[in-house]
Amino acid sequence: MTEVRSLATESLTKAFGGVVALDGATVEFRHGQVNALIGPNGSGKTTFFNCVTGMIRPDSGQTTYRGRDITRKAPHAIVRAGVGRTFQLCRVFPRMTALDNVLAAVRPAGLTGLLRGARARDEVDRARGWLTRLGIEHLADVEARNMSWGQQKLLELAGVLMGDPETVLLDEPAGGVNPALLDRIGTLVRELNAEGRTFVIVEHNMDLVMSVSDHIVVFDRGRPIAEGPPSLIRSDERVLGAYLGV
Ligand SMILES: Nc1ncnc2c1ncn2[C@@H]1O[C@H](COP(=O)(O)OP(=O)(O)OP(=O)(O)O)[C@@H](O)[C@H]1O
Repeated sequence: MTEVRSLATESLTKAFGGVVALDGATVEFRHGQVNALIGPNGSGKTTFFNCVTGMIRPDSGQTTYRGRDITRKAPHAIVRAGVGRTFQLCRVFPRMTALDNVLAAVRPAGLTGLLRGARARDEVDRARGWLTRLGIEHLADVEARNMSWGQQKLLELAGVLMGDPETVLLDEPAGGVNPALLDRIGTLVRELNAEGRTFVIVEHNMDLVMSVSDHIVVFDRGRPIAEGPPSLIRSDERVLGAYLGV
């Protein structure tokens, strides 16, 4: 039987002063699928991403990736283990071109212009390939700060994909993005998933979540309250209650 376990947590807890952001969250995402993590504002989704990617330390609990403990690992070690991520507030280098941004994802920024030879050429080709795949190849020589918000989000994703992660965590990919780009992101997620990449997507846009996800986990107050396929989640009373307060 194939391994279906992807990123998973056991009793993950994190408090900021008196605010309990994660309250013993036990979650299991599925390998090879498009997973979504949804929930009302402040329900702990970003804190969850930050804990499982090593950006912040949980107070207690455990994180595993495909059965391997990654709880106390540094962010770069978690990336090496196969988990890449984007950020809600989009992290790109504003004064670097799109192409250099993608290259910087796999080599130190200071070396970008210095490296020569076949490997560098190969990397440039791959970087251009990702820009093309994301539909922003025409912006290769444009500085990131001169690109639209949506284009910057695609650029950030190109950088993450340049690291060839087996699993991609997307933090609000639709936030502030126009409908045309939104369609592109949805299509891309499905295509990349069909090629074998696992996704975990934190997102408020329910159209996107419902159209791309195989498996949805719903958070409320720092822990999961429901999980299942879109058809089930859409009509789950606990979910409606958490969102609508009914
Ligand atoms: N660095 C921090 N310091 C203090 N409180 C924090 C910090 N980060 C998050 N919190 C609090 O923890 C709780 C969970 O926040 P978090 O950002 O994880 O939720 P979220 O589900 O991602 O929300 P949103 O959907 O609005 O992005 C909130 O009450 C938030 O105010």
